[in-house]
Amino acid sequence: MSGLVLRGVGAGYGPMRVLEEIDLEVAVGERVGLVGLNGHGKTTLLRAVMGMAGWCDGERSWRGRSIARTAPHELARRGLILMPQGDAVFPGLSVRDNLESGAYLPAAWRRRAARRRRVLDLFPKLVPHLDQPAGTLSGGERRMLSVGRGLMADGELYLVDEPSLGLAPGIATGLVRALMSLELENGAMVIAEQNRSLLGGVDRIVRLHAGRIAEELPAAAAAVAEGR
Ligand SMILES: Nc1ncnc2c1ncn2[C@@H]1O[C@H](COP(=O)(O)OP(=O)(O)OP(=O)(O)O)[C@@H](O)[C@H]1O
Repeated sequence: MSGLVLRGVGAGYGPMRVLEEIDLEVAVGERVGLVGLNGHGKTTLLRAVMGMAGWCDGERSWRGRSIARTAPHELARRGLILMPQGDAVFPGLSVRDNLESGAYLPAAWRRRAARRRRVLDLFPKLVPHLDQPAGTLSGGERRMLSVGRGLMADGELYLVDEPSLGLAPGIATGLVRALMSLELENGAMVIAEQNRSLLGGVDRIVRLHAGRIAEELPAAAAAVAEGR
């Protein structure tokens, strides 16, 4: 089944064009790694899928329905989840409440206990901290919480932006491994990551260069091409 389809997508901010003529398909069930140097447009591409770049044009669809003119909050309702760079957590709320805030749609809210168990299976380090304010967590734990909060939504398409950024290598590896082990069911995942060696679990790697897709590589390229 067709999943995410981008055809001739361009995007930018004000007068600046960042992405040009992006053609990309991500099938249902597929996990795609998005690599490229700083500033070459990875974040902008994830935002463009959600209609959250400054502007974007071209055709975008998810599971056969156009999403080009759909508001970001409506896309979130349809299960398109953007997990932004950094730590999207509420520091004054407990870890438990942060997780629950991710289950903001009625269906996810009804199943929040089961969803929380699933997230805590992926990130068991959060369990002892459930009643603690998120602001007291370490950097690695905050990132786990931020990603875990994204997973509390009833997601189908997960757009994950540089989950390893700023984390110690061992922690980053564990976090990305958890994302790779997530059951996608009817969904898909695009994971932007500068550190290609972390992307061993993806199905395919797409490299962005200067706002264009420079090459598509099999996942095996992850292990050998670090730092390119
Ligand atoms: N909100 C914004 N307003 C104006 N320019 C922006 C904005 N966000 C990004 N840019 C610019 O767009 C270009 C692409 O940035 P983008 O964040 O998409 O790259 P990236 O590959 O994700 O890099 P990084 O890993 O640093 O986030 C850069 O030149 C950046 O300065």
